[in-house]
Amino acid sequence: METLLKIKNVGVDYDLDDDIIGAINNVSLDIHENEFVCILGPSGCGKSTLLKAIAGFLIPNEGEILMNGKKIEGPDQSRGVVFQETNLFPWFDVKKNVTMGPRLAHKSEEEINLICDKFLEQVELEEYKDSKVFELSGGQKQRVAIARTLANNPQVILMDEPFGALDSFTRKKMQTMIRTLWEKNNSTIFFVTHDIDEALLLGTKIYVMRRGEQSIVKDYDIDYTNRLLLNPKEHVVDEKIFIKLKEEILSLLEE
Ligand SMILES: Nc1ncnc2c1ncn2[C@@H]1O[C@H](COP(=O)(O)OP(=O)(O)OP(=O)(O)O)[C@@H](O)[C@H]1O
Repeated sequence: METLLKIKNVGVDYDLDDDIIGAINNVSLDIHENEFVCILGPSGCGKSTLLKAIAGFLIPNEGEILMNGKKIEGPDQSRGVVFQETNLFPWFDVKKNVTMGPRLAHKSEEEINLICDKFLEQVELEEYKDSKVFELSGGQKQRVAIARTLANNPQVILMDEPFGALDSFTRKKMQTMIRTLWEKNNSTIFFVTHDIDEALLLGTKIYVMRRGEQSIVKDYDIDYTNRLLLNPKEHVVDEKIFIKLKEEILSLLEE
């Protein structure tokens, strides 16, 4: 697999008036095309900070992040971001929200319609095209936000606890949906979560993060993802490998 992102010895400090907070330390990892990378760790260990550095919202104090061999020096369209808060325009309809990027890129009306239909179909919201965003449920809004990001055709999708505010039933549905979208579009996804089950169900690669001199403490390659794709109802959570990994990660995080 081609290396898309190279994170080399990255450290980020926040400079407060009377203190300096070391948010992440010594992070080195490669993200390859078509990987579903989950960053898993407790609150405050620096997951969002790492995502913001990859997005280009902040520049690391130490080390560097390269995308396609080029240093990231600010945000750009090749990295799409989905947050827990959807940041949609509530008074605009779904279509207008989803097609904001293609419009700014001066695509033709025909292309815009094709993009809109394709991604609304993928997130199963075709019939809500003309609905105002404020009329939608939390899960539907998050699906609009995902369609909006996909519509910009990013090379990598950065997701920061995107399902954190959803009830467990909706969350399950969204997890199945994002796994299917990832496969269908050959996407590369960088997904931040503090939920072990979520990471173990979604990731093809999991990095475990903790506060300390070395932010990433362990990484795992996960090989049952393809089985899940074939049968989303399969009860991987009951399998020995799932339980073993979960116990191992829990004890790592409790150390
Ligand atoms: N803008 C900021 N200014 C100062 N300190 C910050 C800022 N953003 C984050 N921090 C601090 O950096 C550390 C890492 O925060 P970060 O939000 O990256 O962690 P996280 O693992 O994503 O947490 P959570 O899961 O709760 O979102 C924390 O101690 C946090 O208080």
